[in-house]
Amino acid sequence: MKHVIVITGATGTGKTTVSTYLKTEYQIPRIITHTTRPMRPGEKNGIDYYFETDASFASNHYLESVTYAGYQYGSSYEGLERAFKKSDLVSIVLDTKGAETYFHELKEQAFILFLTVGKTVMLHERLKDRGDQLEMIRSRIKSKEYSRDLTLPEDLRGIATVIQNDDWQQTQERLDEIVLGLQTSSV
Ligand SMILES: Nc1ncnc2c1ncn2[C@@H]1O[C@H](COP(=O)(O)OP(=O)(O)OP(=O)(O)O)[C@@H](O)[C@H]1O
Ligand SMILES: Nc1nc2c(ncn2[C@@H]2O[C@H](COP(=O)(O)O)[C@@H](O)[C@H]2O)c(=O)[nH]1
Repeated sequence: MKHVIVITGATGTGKTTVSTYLKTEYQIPRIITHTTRPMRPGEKNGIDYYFETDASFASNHYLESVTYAGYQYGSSYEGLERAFKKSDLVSIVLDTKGAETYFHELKEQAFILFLTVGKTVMLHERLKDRGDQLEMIRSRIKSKEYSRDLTLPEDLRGIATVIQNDDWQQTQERLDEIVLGLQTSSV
């Protein structure tokens, strides 16, 4: 069976880092989503996101879309199909609202991975170290989406696999176990 590893959790918990590890280590492609937020230094259109204007964002057809900290984000069926053409195991990085939608739409095809950290103060530090602008960090940390995504939504409890991503070495070991399990279950 084809599976999507849905990587979710609060900003800075390491979702993109996990998705990059899955791609580099296991050739698991990431579904590229769409956003209206400005590019961060080093980001590339079509690689990190499809960067959209409000008008171009509205012209796409989405499986799900959300507003996160004032910007729009959305993922399409076409993106999912494109990734499934490359591999039976793919990943996507979503906020918790998107993760809930994926779980309800894709059912057992969605493997939900919820990332946390031991101390939320670490998130601010990580965003600063990533090079995010201070103003952007402040408005993000004040957003209701930030507070919401710190906690696993009720309907994903007992469903999601939770990783506390404090120690990258330990996280890698958990990811290796998870990928092995998914690869074994799909043969
Ligand atoms: N275990 C870890 N220990 C220390 N730093 C980490 C760890 N995991 C990720 N990071 C770093 O934290 C920063 C944020 O990680 P990342 O961009 O993957 O988070 P994210 O959850 O995708 O954030 P956002 O939702 O804002 O896009 C990056 O600079 C990354 O290198
Ligand atoms: N529900 C969706 N959430 C998405 C999508 N693409 C990204 N995201 C999530 O948005 C926030 C902010 O992302 P950032 O890159 O600006 O830091 C984060 O939680 C992402 O996981 C999407 O298509 N749908």
